[in-house]
Amino acid sequence: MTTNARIKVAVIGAAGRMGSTVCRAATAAPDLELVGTFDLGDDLGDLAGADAVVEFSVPGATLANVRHCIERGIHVVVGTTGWDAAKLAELRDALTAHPGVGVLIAPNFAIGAILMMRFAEQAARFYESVEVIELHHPGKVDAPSGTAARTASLIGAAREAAGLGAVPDATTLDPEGARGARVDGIPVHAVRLRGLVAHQEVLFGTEGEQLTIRHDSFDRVSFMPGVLAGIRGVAAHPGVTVGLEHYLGLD
Ligand SMILES: NC(=O)c1ccc[n+]([C@@H]2O[C@H](COP(=O)([O-])OP(=O)(O)OC[C@H]3O[C@@H](n4cnc5c(N)ncnc54)[C@H](O)[C@@H]3O)[C@@H](O)[C@H]2O)c1
Ligand SMILES: O=C(O)C1=N[C@H](C(=O)O)CCC1
Repeated sequence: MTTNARIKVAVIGAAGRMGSTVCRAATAAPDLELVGTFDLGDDLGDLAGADAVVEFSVPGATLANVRHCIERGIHVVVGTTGWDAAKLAELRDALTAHPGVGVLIAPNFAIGAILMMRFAEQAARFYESVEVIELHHPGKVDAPSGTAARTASLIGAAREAAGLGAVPDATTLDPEGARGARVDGIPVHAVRLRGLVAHQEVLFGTEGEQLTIRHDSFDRVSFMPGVLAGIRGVAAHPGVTVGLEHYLGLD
């Protein structure tokens, strides 16, 4: 009988809320071996012989950390937010010298959040009005959330493809910004509240009806099946993949 070798995993941001949860999940998974843990100030070196690295740090550090991995031919599963078009372009550029390396950028690893984004994209063309409300713990440093930005961008693209114009909004006086941010033309509102983990509502409205799509992560364990699926799948997906849905047959 042959036994498959375990996937060697290292975690960057290992002391954080997500990184520490990933370390516990990787240690408990029979097909994974946690070989290295790194946090702010640590020398990443050759990342302890890892086959794949999981990266949950801060938006300002993630690109440099990912580059460090791919320059050593190591696949990377990235949960850190803040990946705009310019950063993704830099990443794709860095990967041209390492075409066999896989990098997964996942704005949200929770299966329900991935489905919420997909359902919102599908609903978008049927509704004149839409707003995204994301709600998170007050320790979160970035707003809007990566999930909200991605949701708004998917909705914006679906509306454009359907020939819908701007969302209706008569506001002309809003000195304090009470109408929220706009991401690809979609209003996005961020709430920070003690006791929350990660939550989002997408509100759709048209004449005489409303559709609300809501997802709640009550615990960071909700992200772990997706992170483990990312670790198991990343070597088979060379190049940059944005969104875990592409590993789950939801293309
Ligand atoms: N994709 C998802 O499903 C998902 C889920 C939760 C959180 N997130 C994102 O993951 C990121 C981390 O969230 P968190 O709640 O764990 O934050 P956190 O603040 O608890 O943890 C971040 C960790 O990164 C460390 N760090 C900072 N700079 C670093 C550097 N240069 N190199 C290595 N480590 C460094 C910090 O010391 C800290 O331990 C955020 O961007 C958050 O939005 C994504
Ligand atoms: O807790 C966080 O921070 C989260 N960040 C991601 C985001 O910005 O969308 C995913 C949800 C949790």
